[in-house]
Amino acid sequence: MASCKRRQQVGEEAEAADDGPFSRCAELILPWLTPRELAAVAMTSASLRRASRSVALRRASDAARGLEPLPVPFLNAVESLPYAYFLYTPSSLVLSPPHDALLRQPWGSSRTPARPAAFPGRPSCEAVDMVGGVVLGCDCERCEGDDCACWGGGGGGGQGEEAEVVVSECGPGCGCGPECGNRASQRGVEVRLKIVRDEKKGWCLFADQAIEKGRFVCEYAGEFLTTKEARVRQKEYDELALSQGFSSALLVVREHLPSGKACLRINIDATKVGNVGRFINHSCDGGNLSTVLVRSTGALLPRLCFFASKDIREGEELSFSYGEIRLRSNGLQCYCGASNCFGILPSELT
Ligand SMILES: C[S@@+](CC[C@H](N)C(=O)[O-])C[C@H]1O[C@@H](n2cnc3c(N)ncnc32)[C@H](O)[C@@H]1O
Repeated sequence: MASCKRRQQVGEEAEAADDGPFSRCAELILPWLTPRELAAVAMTSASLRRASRSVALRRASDAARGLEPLPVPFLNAVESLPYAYFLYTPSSLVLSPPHDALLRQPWGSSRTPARPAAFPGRPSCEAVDMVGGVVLGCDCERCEGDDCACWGGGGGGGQGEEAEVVVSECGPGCGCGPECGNRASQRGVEVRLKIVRDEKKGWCLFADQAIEKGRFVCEYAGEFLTTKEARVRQKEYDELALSQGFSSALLVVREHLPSGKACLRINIDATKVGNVGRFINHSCDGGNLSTVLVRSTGALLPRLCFFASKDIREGEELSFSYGEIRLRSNGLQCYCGASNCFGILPSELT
């Protein structure tokens, strides 16, 4: 008995001695692994089990992995799943061709990530910015004071009673800088949010502070898809939803002409690559967020942004309407809890 204990002690001491270079290597590699790979590695030794658990805890502490001004933690009191796995992008991007297997991003490293400054530069925007062509930007060198033409120029949707559907903001084609007041949606997630697990709806995005009506909450970021690709993926996701309860996040947005006829269809898939917006659930009563298409000067594609459509209390779930309910025999059940709940989630017939 005593010798058995001693052997165990010696083993633990040897592992501890190994912890220097060994744990430094683990620290470099583990954040790049998927949850499945992490679990497999954790089976191999006590040290790696400890290291893997630390990575998982750090992942659960910030879904945005340091790419937003504030961390967005996961909270799960209903089951043991600590976090949802996806690649994070603060703004939508075009990934072509999409080589899923090659896409990796470190997440859960012990090194404190360099949080973006108040204006984080939004690196992924560059992927969709149009260089050249006609640029209708402001000519301001600095946007300060009331004289500046950019101030109050339509940024920040949801102001007033009539929610705007499309707004313009200054962008890469403008002469102004980050301090411009007409870039309300370009500073990342500046309100405290948390992602909470619900038995029926899966992950849900909650306000972790009061948010006043009209304030920018977050973008709906993901991969811009062609309609052809969106149709293929939607079919695949629908099948997975039925067979495995898979939760997808492919949103189709239409930008309408004043005549009401659709003029531009935008497909954003946040299922594999997305941001915190991918955790916002549907509510049949329209929820507390309005969706606004923000066009930034010099950018080819608009961004889909969420603004508070009413005053939101701390601890309230954030939601919006996914769109028109279209009856489908295999439509997913809706658990929004609104008094006018239709019972079935709206789905895009692509
Ligand atoms: C954009 S994701 C929202 C986040 C999602 N709950 C998750 O766990 O990742 C859309 C998916 O969430 C679920 N969902 C959204 N709103 C729901 C609702 N009102 N009732 C039930 N499920 C909902 C559906 O599975 C839907 O396909």
